[in-house]
Amino acid sequence: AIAFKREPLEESYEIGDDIGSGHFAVVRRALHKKSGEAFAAKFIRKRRGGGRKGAKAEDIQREVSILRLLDHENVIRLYDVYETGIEVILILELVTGGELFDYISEKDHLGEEEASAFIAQILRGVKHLHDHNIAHLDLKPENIMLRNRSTQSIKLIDFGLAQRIQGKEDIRALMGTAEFVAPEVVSYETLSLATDMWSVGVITYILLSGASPFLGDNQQETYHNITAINFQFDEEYFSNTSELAKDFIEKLFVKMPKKRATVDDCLNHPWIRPK
Ligand SMILES: Cc1ccc2c(c1)c1c3c(c(C)cc1n2CCCN)C(=O)NC3=O
Repeated sequence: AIAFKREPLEESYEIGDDIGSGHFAVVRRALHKKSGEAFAAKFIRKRRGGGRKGAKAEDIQREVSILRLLDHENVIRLYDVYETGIEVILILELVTGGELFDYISEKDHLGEEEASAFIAQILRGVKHLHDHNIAHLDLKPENIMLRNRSTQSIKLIDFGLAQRIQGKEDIRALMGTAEFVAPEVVSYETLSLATDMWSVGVITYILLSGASPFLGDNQQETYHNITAINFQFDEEYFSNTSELAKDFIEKLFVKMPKKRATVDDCLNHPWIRPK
């Protein structure tokens, strides 16, 4: 196991206001006293005794070891890790541009140029993960943050569900968020790097239309739409979307994970290739 700093966090950082929360975690702004630099501090509650609240030590170790492995401009950086009796605190790179989710909501949907530029950034981040045999398994607009408002540079965050895909062990049933998960998640089959690629398809569809391709009136209906690959390019939203963009999405909404486009296929797709 990796040892985490036991000295009091408050000696080195001034903890600021809450900026968000995830499963068993709260994220707060943190100011490094010596350098004056701002960070994001993710406080993860440790599971105590036989309780159910809090994250298991092995899950926290996994998230830390995965983050320590990664080093890419489109992936959030981990700088330090502290530990107290009740929680583990990750000192992470702070991104101030907000969630891609909010950016889309404000604009309803994006033009193809802008959508393609965002997807290219997301693909470069995902390629870094996949080149290290890491699957994020929870890719969705809330976990894609803008570095800052001006550029379209993004950072993938929240590796709480990420897994090393080493082939032998069978990873199943890590439930991400219903409308973004691939058929193999819904039907409890082996997850892989291809599971992330399905989610990239969902994100692309949403960026271009503002609509969610498989979302039903309830979770059951959403799951059925996913396993039945029941989606269409509504003329209402896609009337002036290029065939190339639709082809890009169709190559990701493929049921068989092995037949789905890989991150390299996507980076070489004409809709993405540098114009
Ligand atoms: C300015 C701002 C606002 C909200 C933030 C963040 C930053 C943020 C950050 C991170 C995480 C895991 C969650 C975060 N959240 C929570 C919402 C993310 N879905 C992170 O790792 N760095 C951040 O800046």
